[in-house]
Amino acid sequence: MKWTENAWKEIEGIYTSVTEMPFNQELMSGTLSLDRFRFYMQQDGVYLAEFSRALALIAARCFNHPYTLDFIRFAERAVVVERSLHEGYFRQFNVTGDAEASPTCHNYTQFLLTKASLDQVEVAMAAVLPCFWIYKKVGDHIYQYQDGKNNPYQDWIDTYAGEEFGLLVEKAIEICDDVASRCSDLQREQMTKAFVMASRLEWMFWDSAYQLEKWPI
Ligand SMILES: Cc1ncc(C[n+]2csc(CCO)c2C)c(N)n1
Repeated sequence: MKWTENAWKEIEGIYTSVTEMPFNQELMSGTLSLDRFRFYMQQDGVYLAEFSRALALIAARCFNHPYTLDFIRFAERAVVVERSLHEGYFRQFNVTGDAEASPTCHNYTQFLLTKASLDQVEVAMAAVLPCFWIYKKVGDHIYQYQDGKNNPYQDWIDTYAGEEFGLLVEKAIEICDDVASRCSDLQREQMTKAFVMASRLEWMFWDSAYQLEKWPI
């Protein structure tokens, strides 16, 4: 069995819970409050700045030149394409930049940067995979079940349900399977652990936006 098939089984419950959480249900129906979406967008801006650095670090640490180029493309997309989605919404909903990271956003980005800089590169690749894969699945899920009428969040949905993003996700999955096939059982276990932790943090990221999470002190 491929590593990614096994890894997905481990997070099946988390993924189902992600699709059922109020943030995504309301995003799908278009009823999500602007406050919550604004909070999400602002935190996602902070997230993307750090996430692209993690991807660039992985690119630099790859042993294989095609993979270096793939991760450079992923990092570029995180900055350029996602930024344009953000900028559109920032203008439309009067979101201002320069937010301070929320506790969950801080937790997630620091986890990814630590994995990308200190762990074996294969483990770092597994840690960033949920960001691609869960977003694709959630995008497709919402696209399939929404009624598609006047949803203010349609651009967000179309970005992640789109074909271009799908190809990127397939590539990220393929790379993880290839590197995992040359790892020891112990290394594969570490990859799975990182994949599961990042998936929990994805869940928490949406939840923290719904709760408009604040630092307790
Ligand atoms: C918390 C959070 N997780 C994942 C994504 C989705 N995403 C952001 S950059 C990128 C890869 C681009 O190469 C993907 C899939 C997001 N926006 N916010």
